[in-house]
Amino acid sequence: MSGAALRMEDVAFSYGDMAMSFDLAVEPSSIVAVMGPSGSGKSTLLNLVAGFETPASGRIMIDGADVARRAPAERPVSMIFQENNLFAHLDVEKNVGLGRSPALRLDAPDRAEIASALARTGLAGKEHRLPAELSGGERQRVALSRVLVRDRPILLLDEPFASLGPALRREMLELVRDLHGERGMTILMVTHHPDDAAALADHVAFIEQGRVSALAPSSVMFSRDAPAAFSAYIGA
Ligand SMILES: Nc1ncnc2c1ncn2[C@@H]1O[C@H](COP(=O)(O)OP(=O)(O)OP(=O)(O)O)[C@@H](O)[C@H]1O
Repeated sequence: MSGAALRMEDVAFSYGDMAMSFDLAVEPSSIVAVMGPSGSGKSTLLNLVAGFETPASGRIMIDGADVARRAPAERPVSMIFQENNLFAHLDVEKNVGLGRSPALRLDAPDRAEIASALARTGLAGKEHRLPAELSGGERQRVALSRVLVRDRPILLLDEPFASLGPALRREMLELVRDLHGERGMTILMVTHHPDDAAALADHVAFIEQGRVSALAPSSVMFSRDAPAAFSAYIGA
């Protein structure tokens, strides 16, 4: 895996009278924190990239190809949500295996890949547990293991650690940072925590009222030179 470039060009989408239009350019292998007020469109932006929503117009370019009208499975993208990433009736190994084969037809190399992903995320020995038999942090480790075996160049994280306590959240962010160091995938991460963004992201995209109102290096966004609206939003 390595990172892909992502460009959203005039990507229009509405929910009722909430009209959104996104423009965004992300360098390959960078980590972008997607921040902004509740209801500003952060999850919608990620859903458009993943293909869970289809824009009315505009282009979503991934490594130069427009994917805006492709089905989610045909996009070079993985996404992790705050919860419900796993199938409750499938054990850990099968939940991860879905990243390899949606029909769970797994050959020996697939099984070796799954075992190695589970070892990497600290889940060795828990292969046959059901999601209900895991902690919240372990369930997100399963989701990260599936990302590893899926091996897509763009990873979308929609507040995946928001319901975990502070220490565990930090530990999970460190795991993401390490996996990024090993694989180099391009990451867009929605977060409400400035500390998480400053620790992990090289850029911050600030979303306001259905638009990317600012995109700048974290070093700028968390300095006196940040746009005033962003500083006000984070309370700086
Ligand atoms: N399925 C839906 N049907 C109708 N409106 C929706 C739907 N999902 C979101 N919206 C509306 O679209 C706008 C953007 O929502 P979105 O979830 O993208 O915001 P967000 O920035 O991720 O918010 P939060 O930080 O609260 O998760 C909001 O006004 C929301 O009410």
